[in-house]
Amino acid sequence: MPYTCSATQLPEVLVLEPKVVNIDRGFCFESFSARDFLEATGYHNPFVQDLHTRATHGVLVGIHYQIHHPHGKLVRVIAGRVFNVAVDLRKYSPSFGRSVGMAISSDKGQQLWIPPGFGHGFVVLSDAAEVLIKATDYAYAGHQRSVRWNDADLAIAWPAVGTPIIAAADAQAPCLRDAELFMENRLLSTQRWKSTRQFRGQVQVSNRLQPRNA
Ligand SMILES: Cc1cn([C@H]2C[C@H](O)[C@@H](COP(=O)(O)OP(=O)(O)O[C@H]3O[C@@H](C)C(=O)[C@@H](O)[C@H]3O)O2)c(=O)[nH]c1=O
Repeated sequence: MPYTCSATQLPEVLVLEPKVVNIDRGFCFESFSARDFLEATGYHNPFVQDLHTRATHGVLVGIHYQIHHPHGKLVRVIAGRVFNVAVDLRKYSPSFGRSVGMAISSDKGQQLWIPPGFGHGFVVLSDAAEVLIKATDYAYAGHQRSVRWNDADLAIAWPAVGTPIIAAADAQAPCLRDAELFMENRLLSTQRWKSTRQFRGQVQVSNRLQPRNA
């Protein structure tokens, strides 16, 4: 069951919406399909780790990224409502420093695809929320980095949540201009995930990121 796929203002950051089937005992949907993900993004099942995180209202996390082991992340919310932000941290990118934010709720099954080279943050809008993240690399403590969530250069329009609850490491994170960022050669290893005709010949896509309905 293919996702509905739409690009955001940052065209590599995609919103994927699976078809939810309502049945008499509840609902059912394919929350991940390697075939449909390949068709939507051009990446052939790059994921190696799932992260399940729970947080209460006002918890603000990020902007997180991993230097040397850049993550792509497929983010979904399985309980509550969460405002997610993706920030382009590729120094060489035309959209470097630009961000896109989007509230996701558990009810529609929406997922946000944030490719490697972007940072990710979120704030919890509901009383509590649970977020599931499929990641394209493992977490390496020594490589984890954060850019300051309220950096004026990023000018992220966070929704109001009162006083946000922020980990000390995130509160003290460097601003974009002082942060260690992605240089082109550090992302080259991610090319290995790109696929042309690898999915048992069933799906053929271009080797460029290409939203289905772009
Ligand atoms: C990220 C991560 C954390 N942990 C553990 C380490 C620590 O004790 C605890 C909390 O870790 P953190 O403080 O990094 O959790 P958190 O501040 O929620 O960080 C997360 O932020 C969001 C935006 C992401 O995208 C995630 O990848 C991750 O960076 O969970 C793992 O075991 N595996 C993991 O992959």
